[in-house]
Amino acid sequence: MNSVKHIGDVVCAIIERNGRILIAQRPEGKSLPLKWEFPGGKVEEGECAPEALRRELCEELGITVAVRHPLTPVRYAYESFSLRLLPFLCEIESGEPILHEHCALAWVMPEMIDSYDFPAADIPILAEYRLLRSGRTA
Ligand SMILES: Nc1nc2c([nH]c(=O)n2[C@H]2C[C@H](O)[C@@H](COP(=O)(O)OP(=O)(O)OP(=O)(O)O)O2)c(=O)[nH]1
Repeated sequence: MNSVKHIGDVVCAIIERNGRILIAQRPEGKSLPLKWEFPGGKVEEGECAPEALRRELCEELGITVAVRHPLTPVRYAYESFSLRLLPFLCEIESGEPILHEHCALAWVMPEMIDSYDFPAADIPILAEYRLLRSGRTA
């Protein structure tokens, strides 16, 4: 039997500003080192997903966000753990992102996002985001 540890729900934010999306690079010492991700983190007990996302973005980047549209949750099993990733479109309400926990931040053009090395769990999210955008610009 495959008994990888399930880490539960992880929330992540797709933040757009001036036509670009904010992505962050994971530090070397944590899981999925140096992968680029949408900022966020684990939902703690007693929290709802938007609440967890606002807390994580405040801790990680020093910003407050309005949590808007949810995208489709993704379940994924890596070799050593599994998770459910809950993405949300968000908007910065206040603050300018600063590095607290990541090793780099980048504001990228949506059409460039596929050139960054994202964790496998994010691949369906990138695809859904691409579809949403194409609907917006059609
Ligand atoms: N934030 C975020 N995490 C992601 C994404 N894709 C993906 O597989 N993950 C994984 C990486 C981590 O293993 C897990 C999030 O856990 P974490 O360790 O970064 O979160 P945390 O800040 O709550 O953790 P901790 O250091 O307090 O334990 O989800 C993504 O797009 N964004």
